[in-house]
Parts: sequence; C-alpha cells; structure tokens
Amino acid sequence: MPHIFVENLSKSYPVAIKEPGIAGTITHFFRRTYRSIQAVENVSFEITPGEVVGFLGPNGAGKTTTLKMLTGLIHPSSGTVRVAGHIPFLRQEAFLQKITLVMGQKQQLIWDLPAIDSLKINAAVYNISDQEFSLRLRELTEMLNLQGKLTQPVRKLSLGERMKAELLAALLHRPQVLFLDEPTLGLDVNAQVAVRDFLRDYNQRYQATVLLTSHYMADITALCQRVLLIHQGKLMYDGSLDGLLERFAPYREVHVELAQPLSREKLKSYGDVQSLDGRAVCFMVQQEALTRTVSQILSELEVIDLEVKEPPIEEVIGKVFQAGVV
Ligand SMILES: Nc1ncnc2c1ncn2[C@@H]1O[C@H](COP(=O)(O)OP(=O)(O)OP(=O)(O)O)[C@@H](O)[C@H]1O
Repeated sequence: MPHIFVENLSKSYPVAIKEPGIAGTITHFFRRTYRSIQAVENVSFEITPGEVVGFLGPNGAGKTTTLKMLTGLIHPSSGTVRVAGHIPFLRQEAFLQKITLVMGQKQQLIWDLPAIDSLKINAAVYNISDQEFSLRLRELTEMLNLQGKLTQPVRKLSLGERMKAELLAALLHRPQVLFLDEPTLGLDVNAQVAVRDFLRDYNQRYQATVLLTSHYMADITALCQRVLLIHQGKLMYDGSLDGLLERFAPYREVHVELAQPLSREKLKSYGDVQSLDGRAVCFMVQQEALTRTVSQILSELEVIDLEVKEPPIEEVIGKVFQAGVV
C-alpha cells in the first residue's frame, strides 16, 4: 500500500483584485471581485514506504501548496489525498504522530531559549516518556553531531547548527513520513552535506518515506532515485533521475583536448560546438550518434584527451521549464 496517495489533486486560491488609487480602494471596500489562481492542477502520484522522492519545480510551481495539502494545512479544492492511511485535512492525532513538515525558511525552535527546552515541549506534545526522550535525544544528537549545542540559546547557533536542531525537533516523535521543504536553504556546502548525510542515514535506519523539495540539485542527486517535476501546477514528469535525462536531454557533452587548435568551422562537422577555448573544445552530440562521432573524432583528429559527460541536471531541468515541454 502506498504511503502517500494523491489522485487528481487540485488547489485554486481566490485572490481579490484591487484597482490602484483611492477609487479602487473604495470600490474594493464595498464590492470585491476575485480571480482564481490555479496553484495545483490534477496532480496524481503514489509513493511507497521508504522511498525518497525529489519534488522539483521553479518558483511558484505549486510545490509548497502540494506539501500543505499533504500535511493537512490546507484543504484541496478537489481530488484525493491519503498519507499513511489518513486524510491529512482531518489532522487526527494518529496522523500527526506519523508525519513531520520541515520548512527551511520557517523555524519551530524558540529563538531565545536553548533548543533542549523546545525539545522537551515537543516531547510533552507527542507523549514521549522521559526515558524514551533521553534515548532518542542521544541518538539524534549523535547522528546530527550536535553535542554541546542544544543547551545554548538557539540565536547563538550557526545557521547550519540551527537547521540540524530544527531537524532534531521535527524528528523527535520518529515520524514515518517526512515532508521537507528546502531543508538546506542558505546553508554552506559543508552544512548541506551534513544535512544530506543525516537524512540518508535517518531514511535507512527507520525506512522513512521522504518527499523533498530543494533548489540545490546536489540534494536531489545525492538522496533521490525518483523525482516529480511540477510546472505551473501540473505534474510534468514522474520517474528516475536517469530517465529524466534520457527524456529531456537526449544528448551528451564530448570534451576534447586537441594537440593543435582548430577552427570552429572545421570542428563543426563533428557536432554542435558548445565551446572552443584554444585546444579545448566541447561538442554537444545526440546520444544515438555518440559512438560514431567519438570514433570519428579519435580517428580523424589529433586528440590528447577525450571525455564524455552527461549534461548538468540543473541545465536540463532549466530547459524543461523554459520550454514548458511535457
Ligand atoms: N495563500 C495563497 N493565496 C493566493 N495565492 C497563493 C497562495 N499561496 C500560493 N499562491 C500562489 O500559488 C502558486 C503556487 O505557489 P507555491 O507556493 O505552491 O509554489 P512553490 O512551487 O512552492 O514555489 P517556491 O519554490 O517559490 O516556494 C503561486 O502562483 C503562488 O503565488
């Protein structure tokens, strides 16, 4: 049975329209007109227990709206959602015990208090016994490398330490389903890696299901075998990262270091010249022509080094969103 089941899910927001100026304000006061923004449109997917799925899309695509419907913060306009067997919007206690929502730009820890105080409040809210609290606290503190940090006021922690403490607070009740909205937002590269390593570890240890949004592709490539791509509220792709490359970028980059510099004109016959810098040239070659082109380059040109690379995933996704291709 899927842990997350979403069928034909849609959400539209009514937005009041106000003309500028005083006349607009007065009309707006007495007679409001609304238009509707379709934030999510007929989205369907299923996620099985233990899967880590990346949720990608440009700004305003509908990711946060979907996460809010999955966690019961807002009611869908239409469609069906089930998470761990529950209807999220009912916000039943058994449901809240099974899920967590972490938003990189929001915090639940109290700023002026040591994190440990907020954690004790969470333990009380979730009915965690003192003994169990100590056990979980020790385990998560070690996994997150937060020794000695939880007794300092939260405002004195670095951004990375604060995010890790937020994760600790969000996972204290040992949820089975994790909704993570930009959990590495604003962190430096080391802190990003630490959070990623922790999430991988947590997923493996507890077979937790994870739906993760991030603008850092490194988070997605490090953690997710499967991605959902949403654009203008519609689901455009659901499948593996490799499949995404195959479908949207059926070409490879061939980087060649030549013995002698050659003109762009001469090189053009081997493929689309992406860049040319002295003896270093990069060709874009259609995948089906790859073997033929590489052997032609090696036999006809004087080559010192040759490397075939996949195009950067950020670039591919950027192109998908720009073109709006399905
Ligand atoms: N409360 C709201 N009222 C009206 N419109 C909203 C509301 N929340 C979101 N929207 C609109 O719905 C659309 C989807 O927004 P959403 O926040 O879900 O996108 P997102 O994919 O999470 O974007 P980002 O990556 O920028 O966080 C946007 O056009 C946004 O302006």
